[in-house]
Amino acid sequence: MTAPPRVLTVAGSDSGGGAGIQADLKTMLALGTHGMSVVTAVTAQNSLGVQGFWELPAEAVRAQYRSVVDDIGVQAVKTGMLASAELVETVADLLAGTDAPAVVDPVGVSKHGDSLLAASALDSVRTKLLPVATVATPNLDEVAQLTGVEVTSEDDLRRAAAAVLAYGPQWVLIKGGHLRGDAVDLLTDGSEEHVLRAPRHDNRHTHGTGCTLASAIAAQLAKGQSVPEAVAAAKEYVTEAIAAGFALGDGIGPVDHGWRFRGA
Ligand SMILES: Nc1ncnc2c1ncn2[C@@H]1O[C@H](COP(=O)(O)OP(=O)(O)OP(=O)(O)O)[C@@H](O)[C@H]1O
Ligand SMILES: Cc1ncc(CO)c(N)n1
Repeated sequence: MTAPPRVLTVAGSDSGGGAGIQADLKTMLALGTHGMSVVTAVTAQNSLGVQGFWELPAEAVRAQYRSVVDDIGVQAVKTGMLASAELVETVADLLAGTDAPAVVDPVGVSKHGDSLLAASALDSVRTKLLPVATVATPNLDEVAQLTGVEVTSEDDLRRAAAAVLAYGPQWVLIKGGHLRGDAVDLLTDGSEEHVLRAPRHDNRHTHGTGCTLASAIAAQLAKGQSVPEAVAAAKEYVTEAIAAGFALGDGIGPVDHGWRFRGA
């Protein structure tokens, strides 16, 4: 039996199973890859919000990463919640020494508005993490936090992309999920531009959309696709996962990572 492509997520645990490490591993399985994880923080989280989180020591993050990369090897890496400046810098150093594409989701705030990144870490994201990204995938709040550019309509997406690219990622995917109308994202490397448009699903159960999209991109890159191909396939996957999102608990339920496995 040949081994499937190997993908690593470096992210926080979501006890509720909809976002973070849990979303990443489910997505990686659904897209036919072998998912592996480096846990950076543990959140107590559910459909109502984030009740608390505890960050792991940098040494524990480094040790998990080395265990995976030095023996098993990775064909793509995805990063999510990194919590602090120290972890952002630790992970940026590890990525710089790894010969695999890196999808950086610069997670700042959860869907409920709970902060998952210290304000003191923003500068490290700008100057250390973004420069080693193959693709950075900020949402509109993260774009505003990192660059000061406020996106209020589709017309602003290009300006936002240029501001993020100035920090050095090869590609940026600006996620317009928080706008009204179609769910429109803009992918660019500064010369090519791809607009990804999907119908907006009127479903409040959207917990984990960003994590799912970024890990789907990483899975597709591990399978050998180009960045534009990987992003297009990932957008299709997340759009269907959102359409199939379901209620759990009393708040915002998760997207359905397993939509492809459900019977008709
Ligand atoms: N209601 C929706 N219908 C269809 N697509 C959506 C909807 N909401 C978001 N998307 C798409 O989902 C993807 C993730 O975008 P979003 O802006 O929600 O990420 P995020 O805010 O980082 O998510 P998270 O809540 O996990 O932090 C994008 O491709 C976006 O266009
Ligand atoms: C652990 C974790 N990572 C990322 C997100 C995205 O909002 C979340 N809610 N929780």
